[in-house]
Amino acid sequence: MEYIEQVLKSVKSSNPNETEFYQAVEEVLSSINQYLEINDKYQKNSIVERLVEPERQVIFRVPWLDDLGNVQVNRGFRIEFSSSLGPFKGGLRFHPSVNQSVVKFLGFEQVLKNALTGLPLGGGKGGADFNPKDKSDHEIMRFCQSYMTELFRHIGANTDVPAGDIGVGAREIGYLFGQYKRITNQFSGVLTGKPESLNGSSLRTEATGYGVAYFLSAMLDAKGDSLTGKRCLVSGAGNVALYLMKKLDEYDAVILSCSDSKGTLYSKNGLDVKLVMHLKSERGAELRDYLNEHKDAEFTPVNQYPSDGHQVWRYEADIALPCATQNEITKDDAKALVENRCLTVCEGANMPTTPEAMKIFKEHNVYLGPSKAANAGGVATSQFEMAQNASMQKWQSEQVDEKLQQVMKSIFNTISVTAKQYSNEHDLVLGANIAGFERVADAMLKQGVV
Ligand SMILES: NC(=O)C1=CN([C@@H]2O[C@H](COP(=O)(O)OP(=O)(O)OC[C@H]3O[C@@H](n4cnc5c(N)ncnc54)[C@H](O)[C@@H]3O)[C@@H](O)[C@H]2O)C=CC1
Ligand SMILES: O=C(O)CCC(=O)C(=O)O
Repeated sequence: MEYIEQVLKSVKSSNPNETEFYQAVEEVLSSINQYLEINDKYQKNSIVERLVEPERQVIFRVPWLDDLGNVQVNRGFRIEFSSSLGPFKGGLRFHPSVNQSVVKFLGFEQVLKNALTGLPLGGGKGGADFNPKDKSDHEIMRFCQSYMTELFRHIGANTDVPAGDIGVGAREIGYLFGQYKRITNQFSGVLTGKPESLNGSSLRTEATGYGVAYFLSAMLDAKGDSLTGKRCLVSGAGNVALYLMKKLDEYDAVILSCSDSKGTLYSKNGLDVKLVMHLKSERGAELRDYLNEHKDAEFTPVNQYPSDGHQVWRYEADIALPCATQNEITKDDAKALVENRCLTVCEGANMPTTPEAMKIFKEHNVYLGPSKAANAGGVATSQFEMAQNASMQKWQSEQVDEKLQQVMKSIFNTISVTAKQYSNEHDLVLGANIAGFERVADAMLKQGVV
């Protein structure tokens, strides 16, 4: 352990106050520690020390004009973490909470996630502390244009290929793409998650949520079980949560909840997923409006959440699916889930479980599908978009869906085989960390000291 402790100490001192980044690194390094002891070539070549240091970090000013003609200024980021396996690849997040630590944790996780897909993808992440909520369409467009006016010089179809994340969907990607094309005179695959009319892939919008459902289905299948009739708690009501709910509904699971920054919607009889999707797609509509049509449901506003945690995790269920944001499952949430015998968790959001909650899950042998494996369907489908763009082809949605299912099954198989080899096949967290690390580390070794 001494070696890993030294590396962690150095990560902490060279990245002061970056708590999320440190959390992500600590979680991975503690779980691959024994593996590193058996395979000393990684230590001899300082692979871990290199892996935790991004290849390049760009931080830039994003000035833009609001609708009243006032100049606004935000901070933009693009952290190009690792290109060992392919071009840097990962989403952009527009949210007021975005800072260097958040982007770095997301970038670090992305490197290992992309490695697990088995596809030729490096890892990176970016974003801005811009709040898209309450902004007009024109303000969003002007912000995206200003953001790309700096970002364009750092990205390219074979260099770095951003996509969406929280607050960035097809609309924003469309504006970013338009500005990139205008500056560079190139209609290329420099971004993924593009609207289909701009050469986006079919099913990229649905892919992350569908992928989580396919992964969860593989997890249950391995235990001789299935999703039919399973009571599921979902958090979030954005891109990942909505398409996950849609697919779970097709699998005949019962979706008890979803949530957003205003509160939690719950129905003990199961939510009408079509209505939730409809409300979320309508401008101005809120989750609370669901109660107008279904009196048996309840809505708990955010300020009535328990002090350490979220209402969404306090209901009885079989499976918990966090799909909102990082560290949304606290220690008290984990205790409540375990007390309610909710012993399967599958992570749609990136790093949604706090270290304290993770410890409780481990102690109670909770079957946990880690985000870097379970939510990899989005980035895998982004790679399918890159392949379609590079070959000037358009794949049918059935073909994309089949490939997505294959990749999710293959990720599950890879990490459960790895988990079995180094611990037990139930420990998917360990399996994902070792399998992801091994693929990146071996590619790094072959490239010399770079
Ligand atoms: N969009 C994608 O393809 C992928 C997204 N993810 C992850 O999934 C999670 C959700 O992302 P998307 O659905 O794309 O974003 P989104 O912007 O479409 O939806 C985010 C949802 O989470 C809620 N939320 C966000 N921050 C919150 C906070 N601090 N407290 C409470 N609720 C909050 C929002 O109200 C919204 O319902 C994030 O962790 C993201 O990194 C992971 C893989 C791919
Ligand atoms: O599609 C992509 O390139 C990135 C998706 C993403 O940001 C993620 O997997 O967290």
